[in-house]
Amino acid sequence: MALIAPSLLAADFLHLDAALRMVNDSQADWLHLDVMDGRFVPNISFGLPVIESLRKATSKPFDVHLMILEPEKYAEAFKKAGADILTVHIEACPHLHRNVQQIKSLGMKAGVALNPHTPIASLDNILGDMDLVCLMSVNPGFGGQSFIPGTINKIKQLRQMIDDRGLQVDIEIDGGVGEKNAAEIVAAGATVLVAGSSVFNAADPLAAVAQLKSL
Ligand SMILES: O=C(CO)[C@@H](O)[C@H](O)COP(=O)(O)O
Repeated sequence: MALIAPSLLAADFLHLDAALRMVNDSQADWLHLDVMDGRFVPNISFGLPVIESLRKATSKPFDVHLMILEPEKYAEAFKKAGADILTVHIEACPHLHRNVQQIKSLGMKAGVALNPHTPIASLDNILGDMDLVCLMSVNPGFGGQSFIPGTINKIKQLRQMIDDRGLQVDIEIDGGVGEKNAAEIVAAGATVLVAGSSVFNAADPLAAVAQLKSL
């Protein structure tokens, strides 16, 4: 059974309190929070003050996905704002090992995200140091995009690499995930499903989370 992390990016920002109530009432395991800087990705979302406020309204673990350059400048601030898992992009981190160590030394779980074009082999020398790999199944920056089918093969490759080394690293899939493809994604080896539009745009978001959870 995979962990389910609704992505707040797809919520109605005028009613974040209602979105948080839904997440609290649901079977969601984590809340996924997408932070964008308009530099690493061509969009700007929300940042530290919003996350700090959200922290007061839920005890669900915060899975913070930094789509930003120079994430090391902000890691401590995200810890203070309430992040439990902090994920940085491999493409934004020339000193990735240092980034991962920093996140762990601050008491958070460390995640590394890969854009769709980035090969699994790029994790070869660092896989054992991280808690989570986030495979982007869309090009990052926007919600509501279609799942890139080639991601399934990447999940299988990563699952093999993790199992061959006897590691406990979560495989999180982010982008275009919903009831139509979730079973295939989990069967390929994913352990965490990020779901934005398929949850928040559903007629019944609680049922949408429950369905993903039931896989
Ligand atoms: O990181 C991102 C987008 O950059 C994702 O977390 C999306 O927010 C997922 O949204 P859906 O594709 O599920 O609508």
